[in-house]
Amino acid sequence: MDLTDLTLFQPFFAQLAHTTLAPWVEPLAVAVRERLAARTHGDLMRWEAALAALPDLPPGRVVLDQAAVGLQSDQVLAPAIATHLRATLMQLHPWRKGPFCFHDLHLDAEWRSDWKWARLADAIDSLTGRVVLDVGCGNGYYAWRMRGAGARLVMGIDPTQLFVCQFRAIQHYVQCPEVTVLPLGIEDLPPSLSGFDTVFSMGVLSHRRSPLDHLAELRTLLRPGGQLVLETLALDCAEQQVLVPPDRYAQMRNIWFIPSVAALVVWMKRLGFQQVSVVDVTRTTIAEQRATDWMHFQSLPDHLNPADPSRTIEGHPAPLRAVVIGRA
Ligand SMILES: Nc1ncnc2c1ncn2[C@@H]1O[C@H](C[S@+](CC[C@H]([NH3+])C(=O)[O-])CC(=O)[O-])[C@@H](O)[C@H]1O
Repeated sequence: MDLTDLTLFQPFFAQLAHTTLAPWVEPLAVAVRERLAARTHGDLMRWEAALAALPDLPPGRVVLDQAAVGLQSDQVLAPAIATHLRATLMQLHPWRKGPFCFHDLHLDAEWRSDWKWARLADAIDSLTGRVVLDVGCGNGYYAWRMRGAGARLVMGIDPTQLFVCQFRAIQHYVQCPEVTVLPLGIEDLPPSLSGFDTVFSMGVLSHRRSPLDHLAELRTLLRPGGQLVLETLALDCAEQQVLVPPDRYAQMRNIWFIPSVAALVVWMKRLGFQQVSVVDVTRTTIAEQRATDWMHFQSLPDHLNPADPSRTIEGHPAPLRAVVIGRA
């Protein structure tokens, strides 16, 4: 499988061509081509070799509406196939988002991403029949859940090519042309792109150096009346406050702005979102984010102060995440 081969994305583009977003099919294809021409990761060929080596599996039920996305059945995979599948998927380590399942092989990722989905799924506009954009979608775990919740089409974008390869591994077995992950950052999208029914930005805002511009960009991507689902690191305080960590935050180098929930609401209203509401505020626990067999690196338990887990090891408030929705 060659990620730079645009025919990989054609089945999705063919579906998009039947929507009001049809005028952007060609500009999106050009954006993917230009992004991949400009930079491919040094490990891309190794990841592509892993994708090419994925074993055939017995048929199963495609499951997109339960915690573990993938192929389900009562079958126990033959030991040789299970070993081969595990080793091949491990070539795409670290698996940060999940869980996924391949018959009886369970891929337990660093994050219990299903928990976040459960916190927001019933609070947002129904996705049935909607054309959805997921900005910074990672390996596409949520894109599958959005399709499982009835979305007509889901376009994820993420510039991290490993995550795009992880998506292709799942797509290899799920075979659903209505869902894709394009190897793009938000800055690579055609400037006039607009018309999505729902746009998700989850875990991205605090990585942006210009968070208000990020919110404004998200608004232009929506059709009038479309819904933004914003999930981000936040501070638990009633006043408008913003933490700009002087250095790392929970060991992450690229955290710029962590607003209070109150500040987030004001930012969204100032940028013209209507019916802004906070649907969830939850502290991230070490049960939700932790190292597993599929993610061997350090994780949240290593990034909290052992003497006071309400603080990061740098002394900041420990991670708390808010989900805020609003309409364009
Ligand atoms: N310029 C960019 N444009 C778009 N995406 C970007 C950019 N730069 C980095 N990313 C991507 O943004 C994602 C942030 S993670 C959230 C994943 C998922 N949404 C989740 O909610 O679990 C953070 C977290 O785990 O909280 C990564 O996949 C990056 O590659």
